Amino acid sequence: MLQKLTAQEQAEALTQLKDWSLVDGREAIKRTLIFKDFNAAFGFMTRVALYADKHDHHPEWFNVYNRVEVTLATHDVQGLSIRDVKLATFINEIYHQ
Ligand SMILES: C[C@H](O)[C@H](O)[C@H]1CNC2=NC(N)=NC(=O)C2=N1
Repeated sequence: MLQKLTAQEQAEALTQLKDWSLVDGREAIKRTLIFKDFNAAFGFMTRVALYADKHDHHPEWFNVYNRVEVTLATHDVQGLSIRDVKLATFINEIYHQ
């Protein structure tokens, strides 16, 4: 059963997630990523999309040209879960690759 992270777990997770921050007024985390051009941004989004489809956990995101703004939350628990931490970790790992 997917569990909602406690406030303590959220704080601990954020210390491990470089460049991610809590969304004001919402149990969600966000990060903005900048790429050299749209091609690189969309290639990144494609990799994240394949991960999301495989893990059944999808980002909320916005893209304009070389910028991708990502927000993560687990709708099924109305908050943050381990799936958000894992997806944010994946995103940090592939960014700059
Ligand atoms: C039916 C499907 O498994 C669920 O709707 C999944 C899909 N992707 C999801 N993505 C996110 N971010 N949160 C969810 O709760 C979620 N639930």
